[in-house]
Amino acid sequence: MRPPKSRESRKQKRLSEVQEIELLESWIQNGRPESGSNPLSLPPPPKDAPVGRIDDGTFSAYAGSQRFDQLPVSQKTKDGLKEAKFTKMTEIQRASLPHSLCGRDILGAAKTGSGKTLAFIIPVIEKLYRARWGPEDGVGSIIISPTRELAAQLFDVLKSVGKHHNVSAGLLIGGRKDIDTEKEHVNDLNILVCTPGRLLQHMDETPNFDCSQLQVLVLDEADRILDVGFKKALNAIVSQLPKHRQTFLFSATQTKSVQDLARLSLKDPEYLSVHDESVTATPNRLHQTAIIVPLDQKLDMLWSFIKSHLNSKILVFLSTCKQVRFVFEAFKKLHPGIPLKCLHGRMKQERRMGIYSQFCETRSVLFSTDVASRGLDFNKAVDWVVQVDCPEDVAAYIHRVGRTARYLSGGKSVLFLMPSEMKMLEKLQEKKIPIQFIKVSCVILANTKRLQPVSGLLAALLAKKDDKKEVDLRHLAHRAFITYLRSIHKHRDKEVFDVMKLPIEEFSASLGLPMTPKIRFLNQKSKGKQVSGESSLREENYSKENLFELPRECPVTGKLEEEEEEEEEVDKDFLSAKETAHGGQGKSTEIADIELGTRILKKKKLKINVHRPVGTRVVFDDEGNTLPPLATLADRISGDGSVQLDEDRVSKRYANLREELKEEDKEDKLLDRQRRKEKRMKEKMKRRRGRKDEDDIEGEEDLSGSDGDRTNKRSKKYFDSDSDDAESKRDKDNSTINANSISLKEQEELALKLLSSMHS
Ligand SMILES: Nc1ncnc2c1ncn2[C@@H]1O[C@H](COP(=O)(O)OP(=O)(O)OP(=O)(O)O)[C@@H](O)[C@H]1O
Repeated sequence: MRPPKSRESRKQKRLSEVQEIELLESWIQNGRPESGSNPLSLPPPPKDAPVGRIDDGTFSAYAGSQRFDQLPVSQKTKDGLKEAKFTKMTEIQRASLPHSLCGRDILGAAKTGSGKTLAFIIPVIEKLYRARWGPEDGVGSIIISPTRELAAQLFDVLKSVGKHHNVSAGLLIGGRKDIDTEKEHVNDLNILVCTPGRLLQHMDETPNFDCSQLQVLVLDEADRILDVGFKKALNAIVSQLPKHRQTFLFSATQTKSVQDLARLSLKDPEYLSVHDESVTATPNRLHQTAIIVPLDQKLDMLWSFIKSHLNSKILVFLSTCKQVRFVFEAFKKLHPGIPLKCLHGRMKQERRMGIYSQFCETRSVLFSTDVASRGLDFNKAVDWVVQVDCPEDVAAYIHRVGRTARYLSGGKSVLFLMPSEMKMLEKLQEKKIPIQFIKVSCVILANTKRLQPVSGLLAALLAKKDDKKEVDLRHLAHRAFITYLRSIHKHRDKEVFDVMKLPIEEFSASLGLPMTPKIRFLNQKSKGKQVSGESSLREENYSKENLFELPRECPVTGKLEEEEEEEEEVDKDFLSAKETAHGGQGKSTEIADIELGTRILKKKKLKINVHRPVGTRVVFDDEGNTLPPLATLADRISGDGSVQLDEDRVSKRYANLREELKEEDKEDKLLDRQRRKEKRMKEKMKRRRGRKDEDDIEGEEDLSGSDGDRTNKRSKKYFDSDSDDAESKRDKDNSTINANSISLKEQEELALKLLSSMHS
């Protein structure tokens, strides 16, 4: 917005703005649609009917209108929309805008690519405009997106539609280096477009960050943000926002959970699901197919597909970032004849944005994790969405295929299903997804008409001597192999995802690996089950000692393998949430080790806590195995597991621990007394001042909060943070120590019990 030239013109502008706002307010109040009604069912106004205030002093109806210029929105917004070539509204816009403009909360659901973004961007801009919000008023609106790329895209739409307005807006997403600069400016921004993590970071770290005047909160991809993966962050965010605000939730797969809505304090939201009656849950112009592809033929099929669609723009979904990297690097070396790109959450943000923009502009193949599955609107239409790995559920499928066939354009998708995943096809069909099951045909392999095996070429690539400067393909293949199997293993939906049904050796060979990598994972339940195919999975008994082996370092990255695995988990922006929700990674999962040679220790398990009480150190025996803490009390542990205790050592240890506890107890009491004293003092001061100062109250809350933390930390001190098992055992251990009166014999029995349980 250009600054006005003179004081007079500024005044003039202000006056006309005030008049416009008054008119808009009256128009909106006058034509409010009935709460609970769907404006789509209203007849459209006659073509040449007057818009706005009519001569007789009434206003034109805006519920039911079909064009943006028939809505009670400011001229600046209308200009922005016109310049961006938005004239006719889509169904979700027609249904929701009349409600949202008059201040109601919205739960909006519509198919992918149907224009939900404008359905919330317009009322956000208008609300602040009508409130005459200016830079000095602080944060007036927050738009939250689950991914950085989507946030950036929403920000672009906001900039283009709101370009004539005088509000300030900022994009706050992770992975950017300029957080300090951001902190300096964030308090001057009126509209924040952000990811949950970055917003929370500002809430926690930016001095005077203030959202107390927030007018509108928007959750795009709401079901995803309300998912368990973002639960903590979102709760923390919402707790810092005023309850009196307008809230919009939009998604193609909307939540209807009352709990979710309660979390956000929605007030009688308008539920506008415009495609509920539609025969299909996906865009009508989307042609969807599924084919059976055994695991070991997926890359052959993908390669053949790419080779026969060299003039298309193709988006390929794989489960993990290591797969994405491997397939991208390997195929790149094989020069398919079309530019290849990859996108995943482990990439640096700048590169991620670069790749995203490049893919918008050029015909190419983009290999991606689910980080690109939601909301992204790749500028020039994507021709094909290829799901090499099965989506985790129906919603994930809908969002993935929704990257093509957007707005009025058409698109095609193909889903590779392994024979063991056929149940997914039923699930999709049950949810109104018109997916056609086909045999590999000319539809998929248009020109070549036959599969071009690629595993031989990959094997040759992997066999090449490592060049230090080049990517270590063998290592990538190895990681791709393991992370894929683990992702299958972690799925709760065993009807579809069953790792025990996979041809492991063939899969390994298909990646070009000379030998089946040795992995460790899996579920005790699977013990004794036959893995289909000539699997080399050798199940070993779960033994505690395995957990204490040193991690192996990756020759390429120099990172511990387990470190890389942990990073991999971080990468899965999308999967992790649901996995956790389904108990995939939870403590309850019965994870044992199938161990195939490379025995890797979870890095966490090796962390040495220097504050650990005496006697709880991890002790290594002569062979480098570690012993559980109580074993240090034993004289000897014989091969059959029977233990002989050194009585002196046992009683000395318990005496020490008793002493320590007493000391800690004294400290606790002292601190508690001190805290109460401080509290009393504060209350006294407050009474004296004769008023309750809010800051004081906060201070007290802080005080008690930090006290709670202190207690937590203190109690943690007793536990071995390395493992939950160890934690609960040590917990028992401590409770035993507290019982001062037990005899040496009892102590001995207890110690023996603990030892044998640790070794079993
Ligand atoms: N009224 C309109 N007129 C013309 N084009 C529009 C209109 N509304 C939206 N579009 C275009 O339609 C495309 C999809 O819009 P948008 O990204 O908002 O879809 P969406 O419903 O949010 O999809 P998703 O569920 O995948 O997030 C965009 O390219 C956008 O510019």
